[in-house]
Amino acid sequence: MTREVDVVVLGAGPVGENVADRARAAGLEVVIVERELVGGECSFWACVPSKTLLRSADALRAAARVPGAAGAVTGPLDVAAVFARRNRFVSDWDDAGGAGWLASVGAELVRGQGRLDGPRRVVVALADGTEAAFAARHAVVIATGSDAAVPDIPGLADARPWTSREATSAQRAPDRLAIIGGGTVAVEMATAYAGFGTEVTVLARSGLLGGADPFAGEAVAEGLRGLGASVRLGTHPLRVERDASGEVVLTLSSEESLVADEVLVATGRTPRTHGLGLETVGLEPGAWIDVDDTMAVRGAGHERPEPWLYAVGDVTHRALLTHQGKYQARAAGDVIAARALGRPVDDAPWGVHVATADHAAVPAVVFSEPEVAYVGLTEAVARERGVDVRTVEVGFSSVSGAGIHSDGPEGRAKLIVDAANSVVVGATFVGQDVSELLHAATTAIVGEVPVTRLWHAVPAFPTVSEIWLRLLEALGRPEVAA
Ligand SMILES: Cc1cc2nc3c(=O)[nH]c(=O)nc-3n(C[C@H](O)[C@H](O)[C@H](O)COP(=O)(O)OP(=O)(O)OC[C@H]3O[C@@H](n4cnc5c(N)ncnc54)[C@H](O)[C@@H]3O)c2cc1C
Ligand SMILES: NC(=O)c1ccc[n+]([C@@H]2O[C@H](COP(=O)([O-])OP(=O)(O)OC[C@H]3O[C@@H](n4cnc5c(N)ncnc54)[C@H](O)[C@@H]3O)[C@@H](O)[C@H]2O)c1
Repeated sequence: MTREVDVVVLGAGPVGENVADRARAAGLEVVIVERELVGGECSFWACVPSKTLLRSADALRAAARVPGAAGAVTGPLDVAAVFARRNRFVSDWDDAGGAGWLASVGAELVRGQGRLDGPRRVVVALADGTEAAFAARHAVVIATGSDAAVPDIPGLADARPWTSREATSAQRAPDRLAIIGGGTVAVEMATAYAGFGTEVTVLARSGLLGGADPFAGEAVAEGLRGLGASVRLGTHPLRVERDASGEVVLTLSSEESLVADEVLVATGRTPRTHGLGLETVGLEPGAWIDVDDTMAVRGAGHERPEPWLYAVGDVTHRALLTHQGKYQARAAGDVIAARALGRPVDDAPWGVHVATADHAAVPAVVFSEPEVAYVGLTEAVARERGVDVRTVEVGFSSVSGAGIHSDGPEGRAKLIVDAANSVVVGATFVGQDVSELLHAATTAIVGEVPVTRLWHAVPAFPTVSEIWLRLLEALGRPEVAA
């Protein structure tokens, strides 16, 4: 028997949970389908465990940079305690907390594997072998996320590689870890495991952190080397094999061999859209899902004037970040409710019901050594988009607050300014604790605050935020026309 409900959400990761919450807040009846753990990748195998694995060594390094504190923290990192803290933060991979939260907002959780079965219809394969069928009066939302992509390197799949799941859920650190890839997962896990005393080798086919301004990747390569990791740029494995003794042997493009206890594949993501019944609504199984700015799926054969199929989060490939997926989810949940209840829809750029910031102001923090935080356009992308680019760069050594925060502060900041309109369009910060500087830049970009007005946003003395004043000084004090 098919049950009618207002909205069906496929996937209860952080993003699916938020769509459910917004649609429920408007009074719609919501069923949310989850086949694994409520909270998804982020809570159990990505953001939360990776950041807890990184935090302790980061705190230790920060203390070591402050004389007086440095002498008091002379012991080694307690690696077992770090893993135990991580286990606590992921509730030992139990999702009772997430399931309880869904119940508290009034969303009905159905545990099983969901798939589309034609327009507005969803079938869920339940654990007991039976199926449940739903018809959505207003919307079906795909929030099924992404998996680690494993490239087709000879021998790799048979070598039992780690993906981000094993790297974030391991209960002990291997003696030697080879990492394939130079993106965010690679550098964060290299930072974490190097901090545990593992002999880490990063194999990056080009530079590190390709999506960021190049000086960020260069600083992280140096930072990782400072932690004792080997960073091999312009190198990739030609073949991988796990031998009889359990060791992994990698044959590199440089023709050398590298031996490790584990190999982590950190080469990007692939969408969870196989077996999702996409072909029953005219979409391509296995592909990323294309959406408009209200997160309605393009090409879904919407049979009514109002869209019925939406997608949010990683599965759209717009920005593979939890906070940005949740932002999309707020727009989607609210627009579904507005359309369902016949309320006005605000889908103009920067309106209530659109995810415009996905194109202009996605904040990202890489919790590596050193930390990297960036938002908006890099210089290269700004030039590609035809922006009249002006850039300024300033080192943290010129900021008294940074010097008090830690001796000899390293790292720097860069602003990308649209000179024609005199607004900031991009910012990158590299250095200790720079993540907390990012939101000011995001606000300046989203608010299109004129640079002349930013001179009136005074950073308190002596804080690290005084980097903003140094950046403005580098841009030049506005002059008054004669
Ligand atoms: C190692 C690592 C660290 C990261 N760290 C950060 C970070 O610090 N900050 C940040 O912002 N982002 C981080 N990310 C990215 C972040 O994890 C993702 O952007 C986020 O999890 C996407 O959320 P989602 O809800 O779209 O997908 P997911 O979290 O993948 O959730 C999707 C859910 O859908 C379920 N599902 C899939 N198919 C079906 C089906 N057919 N039926 C029922 N249920 C289904 C899955 O079981 C899952 O629970 C990290 C990623 C990795 C790999
Ligand atoms: N702190 C955070 O917010 C955080 C942390 C981790 C992950 N993430 C998200 O997760 C996503 C996935 O991260 P990721 O590091 O897996 O992907 P990524 O896209 O950031 O990096 C992939 C890396 O793998 C390399 N690569 C790709 N194919 C390869 C191949 N065949 N052989 C060798 N190298 C290859 C690329 O050159 C690149 O260096 C990111 O886009 C990011 O948004 C975010």
